[in-house]
Amino acid sequence: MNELFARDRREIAPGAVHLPDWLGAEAQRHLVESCRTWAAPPAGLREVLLPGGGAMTARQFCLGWHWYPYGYARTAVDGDGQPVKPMPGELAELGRRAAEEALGEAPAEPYDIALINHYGPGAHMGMHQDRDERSPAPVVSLSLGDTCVFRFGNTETRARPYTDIELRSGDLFVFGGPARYAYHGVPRTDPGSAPPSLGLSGRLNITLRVSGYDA
Ligand SMILES: O=C(O)CCC(=O)C(=O)O
Ligand SMILES: [Fe+2]
Repeated sequence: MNELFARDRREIAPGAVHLPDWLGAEAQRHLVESCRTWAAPPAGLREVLLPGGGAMTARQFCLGWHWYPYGYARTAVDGDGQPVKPMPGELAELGRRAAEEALGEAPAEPYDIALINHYGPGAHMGMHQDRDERSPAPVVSLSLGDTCVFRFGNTETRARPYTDIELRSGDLFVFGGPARYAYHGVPRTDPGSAPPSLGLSGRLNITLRVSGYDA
């Protein structure tokens, strides 16, 4: 890669690790292709309406369990009402391997949720905690396409202290342990910065989670 400085593995906070370039070009292309299939109806890509009346600027779909503000269901209760597609075995395995490589240990329960967000130009995500899962297993985050600024904060407030890092296509970020319930968000993306060979416009983020719910 044409880099002046190598991007090294970095612990952002205890339990929160950034592994740059974790997915190779071929693995990224394969995931983008798969996402195109998974994003189709039923229970496909949708606009997420928030209880306050607004809408999320990133569009989203889910696999395994359907997330809505604020809980999980087996059907797209805030979409077309159809059953959510099953969690693909390859994503469950990717989550397990990511947690193991980032934190040295994979959770006992399988990764059974994938939440996939697409960020077009101007899309962002406000500071929030991922806390609708019953399991405290680490959250695994994979980035594809446009580069973004990812803001990783603290467990107490949406405000400082936080650390801004750049997540690029292929990067892995895992947060578990003492960082599992830290506030985080995406203040901005850099439209047009995706690797041209990926054939993706915008940014895709895949988070893999353990529900802790009975099948
Ligand atoms: O897009 C990202 O990098 C973060 C997504 C996120 O925080 C979420 O889906 O809960
Ligand atoms: Fe999140």
